Amino acid sequence: MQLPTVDFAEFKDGDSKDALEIGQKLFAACRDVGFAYLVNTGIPQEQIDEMFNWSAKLFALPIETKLKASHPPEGWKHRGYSGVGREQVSQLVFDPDELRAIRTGKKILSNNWIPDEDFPGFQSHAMSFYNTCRGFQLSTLLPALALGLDLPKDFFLRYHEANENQLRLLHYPGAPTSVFESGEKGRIGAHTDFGTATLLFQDDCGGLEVETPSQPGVFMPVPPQPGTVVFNIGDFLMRWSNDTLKSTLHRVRAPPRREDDQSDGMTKERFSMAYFMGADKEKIVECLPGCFGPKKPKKYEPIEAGEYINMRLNATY
Ligand SMILES: O=C(O)CCC(=O)C(=O)O
Ligand SMILES: [Fe+2]
Repeated sequence: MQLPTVDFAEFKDGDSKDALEIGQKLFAACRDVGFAYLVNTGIPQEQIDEMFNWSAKLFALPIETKLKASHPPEGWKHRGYSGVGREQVSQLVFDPDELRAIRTGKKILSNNWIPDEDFPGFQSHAMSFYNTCRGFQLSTLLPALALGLDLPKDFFLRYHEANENQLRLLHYPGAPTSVFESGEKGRIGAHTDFGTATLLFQDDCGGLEVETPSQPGVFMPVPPQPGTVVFNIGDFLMRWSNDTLKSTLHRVRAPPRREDDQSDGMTKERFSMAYFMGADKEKIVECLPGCFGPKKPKKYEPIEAGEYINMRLNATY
């Protein structure tokens, strides 16, 4: 089985019959698999490639420099650099809190940036990539999802005004293949994402796997496909949709060995970048219209988005 592909080429301003069909296709993918390859998102490939280059430069910095942006110990302060699981993966997480601080008039939480003099240019490029992802989210993705659910195309926008999103840059170091085969090292264990939805950019390493909907416990490979962005639903949207849309388990393993393997028993490093979309903290969400009825009672109480996310963050980090 392969992930469905959703092509946004004809989505434009979201008012045509083509746009409605794209929305319906996205909806079907979210309902049946919870994951899709997106094509023609309008996110320029050069900008993606450039961000991967910045990410490679970031993780190649001396550890002392990276630790200038180190991740605070509290789970809810989900920002900055950290090595996880004895350096099986390291990451840098940030969000646009500078923008948010201006909007709300108070600074809630600060990003931990590596000082610009230690890594000139990174911050502005990272923010510009973040903003490109956000542009696609607001102009195309959320409207398409709304159309697919038979809702007005701006339905999700008023729940996603405050920039509660994060960009997570990930680096999985290379290592002898034997350490992966023996189980001594892994990459990322099976998990679901917990916000609204995620865009996942992966390099050409491979290793991403998604649980097959019809066969719990069986994972299918989601190999890198040039020109695509991987998309998935998070637990918050699953709950909001009364479990109509699926937040599917996924994980990263060492990629399968290829026939033409020239790697001398080494598994190469992997870079990926996840853009997590989150709803405005103070907004209360109730079961989406159309996702309940006499045969499908509401399973969940209304909840404030921030309360749900905090509960999840504190439980898992
Ligand atoms: O590295 C990957 O491709 C997976 C990352 C992921 O699933 C996550 O950050 O939630
Ligand atoms: Fe994930």
